[in-house]
Amino acid sequence: MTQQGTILIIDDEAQLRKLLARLLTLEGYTILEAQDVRSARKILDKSDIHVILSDVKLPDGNGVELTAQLKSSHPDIEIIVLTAYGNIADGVQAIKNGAFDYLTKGDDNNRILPLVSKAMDKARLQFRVRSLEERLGGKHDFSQVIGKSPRILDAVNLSRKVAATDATVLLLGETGSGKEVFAQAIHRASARTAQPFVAVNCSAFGKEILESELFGHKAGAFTGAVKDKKGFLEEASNGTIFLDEIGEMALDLQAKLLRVLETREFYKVGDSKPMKVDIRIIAATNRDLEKESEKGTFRADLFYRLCAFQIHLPSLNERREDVPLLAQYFLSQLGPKNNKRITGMSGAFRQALENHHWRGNIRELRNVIERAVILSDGPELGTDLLPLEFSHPENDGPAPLSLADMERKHIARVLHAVNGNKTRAAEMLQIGLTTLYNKIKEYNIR
Ligand SMILES: Nc1ncnc2c1ncn2[C@@H]1O[C@H](COP(=O)(O)OP(=O)(O)OP(=O)(O)O)[C@@H](O)[C@H]1O
Repeated sequence: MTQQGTILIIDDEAQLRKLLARLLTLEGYTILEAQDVRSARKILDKSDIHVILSDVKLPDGNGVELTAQLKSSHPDIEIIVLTAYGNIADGVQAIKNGAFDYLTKGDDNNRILPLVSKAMDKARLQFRVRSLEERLGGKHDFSQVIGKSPRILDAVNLSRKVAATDATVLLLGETGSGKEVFAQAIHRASARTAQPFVAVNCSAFGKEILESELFGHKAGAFTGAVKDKKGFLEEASNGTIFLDEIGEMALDLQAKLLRVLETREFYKVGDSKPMKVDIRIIAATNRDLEKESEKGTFRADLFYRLCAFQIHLPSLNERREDVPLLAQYFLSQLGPKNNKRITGMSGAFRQALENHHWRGNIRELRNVIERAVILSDGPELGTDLLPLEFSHPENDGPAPLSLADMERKHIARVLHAVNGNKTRAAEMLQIGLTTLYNKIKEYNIR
């Protein structure tokens, strides 16, 4: 298989096959040829094919029917059907049967090449996703970190290196930039892979609750503590604990966490004996902990412990070249998940994604694609399926807005006004910090 992928051309007209083969070979694809369904099946048994170009009328079958059969036996292969001039009905039926699209014999190269390239992108992503799912049972590892930009590749390289050690890691990046994906990938690439990975969002709990969730408690430690309870640290024993939003942790809890980092020991709430735990710690934040430790809002000693190995995850705005790749990746996942047969995105849709300022990073992109997939009626995603702010970038879109839109925009403005300080934003909004975090997640606000 070459870098570009492998295409099988099924046509009984040798001359047409040769013509297409020559054209596509020049583009760097590997071409295999079959003159009928029987020989095509033989090739499919032996080779990894990404895209098939198939004639409708074949000596021993029909390309439109073959499409339906192949989409159930080889769902990751994308099929383009070659219809006779003027026979749109065949093309339409082929798409209904799961074809990526159809070409009319006689179409020029300007139509053939972009279409084949789109089908190839889609098929290759599907192959990649499938092989990962098979290998990992759906879990994250580095091959599931989509992106080719130098910045993301740097982050992956660093993470791979540190994964082999037991070092504490601090992941830095904006919300939705993939900190949890990286934490999981580091765990999976480490010697602890068969042991638990426990993720804790430190902002999701009030201070007392976080302490007992993290360290566990003894029966009778406080009202309602009827039984001994294991904490997340104990649950993650021999594995990895991922402490997300560590900047939100209260100062006295930070002191207790520092003790874990230094001695691998902690006290359950209400216990006088320390517990030992063998654990790897990965922490993450979207805040500037160095600044906060200078101001005294984050413990400097804990910061120095954590920052020994920092990995900065680029925001999506810093790696715009990855936007189309990620969009295509989500489309190939979310189309089937939502029972939609969507073959691609219009050029304008793609452009709008590339121009957008992504405050919620990859999470926002994923949600934009999912929304578009759910709303779409046709085979291609167009700009009409994009949310309002795409046409009104500065959040000043005219009415009508739903109540949810208003809430989202208001929260985003307040956050902007306080430079992203969530504690202050929650105060201004007069809501709890946890509620604010839930809303930020729900609305993809950064
Ligand atoms: N490189 C990537 N390739 C593919 N999907 C990704 C990648 N990075 C993140 N995602 C997806 O984006 C979403 C957000 O990722 P994740 O939860 O890891 O971000 P985060 O930085 O931990 O966010 P938060 O700070 O809000 O906790 C998830 O759906 C995740 O699967």
